[in-house]
Amino acid sequence: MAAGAETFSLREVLVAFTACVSEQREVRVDPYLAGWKGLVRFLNCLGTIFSFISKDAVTKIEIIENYRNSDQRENYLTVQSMVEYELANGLVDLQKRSKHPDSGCRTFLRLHRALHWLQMFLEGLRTGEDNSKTSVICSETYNASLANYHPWIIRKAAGVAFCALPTRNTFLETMNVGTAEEAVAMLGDALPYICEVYKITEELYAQHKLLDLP
Ligand SMILES: CCCCCCCC/C=C\CCCCCCCC(=O)N[C@@H](COP(=O)(O)O)[C@H](O)/C=C/CCCCCCCCCCCCC
Repeated sequence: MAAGAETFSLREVLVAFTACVSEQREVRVDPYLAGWKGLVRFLNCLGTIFSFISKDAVTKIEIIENYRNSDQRENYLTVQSMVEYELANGLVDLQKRSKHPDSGCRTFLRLHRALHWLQMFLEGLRTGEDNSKTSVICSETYNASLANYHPWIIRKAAGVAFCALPTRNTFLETMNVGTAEEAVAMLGDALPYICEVYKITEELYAQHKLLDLP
């Protein structure tokens, strides 16, 4: 495990995702990005072999953060307001990337797909046997989700990187919430919130036919 693992806290990441859904069932962008930033910190601790993954995640987080720091920041407060604003103003490339290659909607969609993987991966970790291999949980959940959107070369590189993952219990213990059992309990508490964020976003994107944005 590379230096910096001590700065990662599973609790902080999960708290961020639990704060995402508003009373009106809207998905708040800031805690969503905070959750991903915490995950990227964790990924960076796993070694340089994961750099190509964390760089892509950081690029996408920064694109959306830039919208949140622009004079249109209020329109990017929630995923719902972002979708409404960008669609109403023709800011989304619907068929092919051209005039708006980095719209908030297409960028958020990439993180949303990754959230589906995360949800499955954490569930796999939570329910796995003590001695199960994180690399296997990771590749099975990746192949069942995110891999469907990635070209061969990315799938291959991801598969190689997964082999560097530590065992399940070492992995759980590096989450800085106590024993592996305590980490499992925390995952059990937090997963319903992550699932809810995923479900609300999926429904919103489906409703606006945005699930295949180029
Ligand atoms: C609670 C702690 C335990 C879980 C720790 C998980 C840490 C994961 C942290 C970050 C995950 C990275 C999310 C990656 C977002 C990828 C978005 C994407 O699909 N990008 C591709 C498409 O983008 P465009 O070209 O259309 O702009 C892009 O091509 C991808 C490039 C990089 C490869 C992405 C591979 C993703 C593998 C899944 C993550 C594995 C992490 C394993 C560590 C446990």
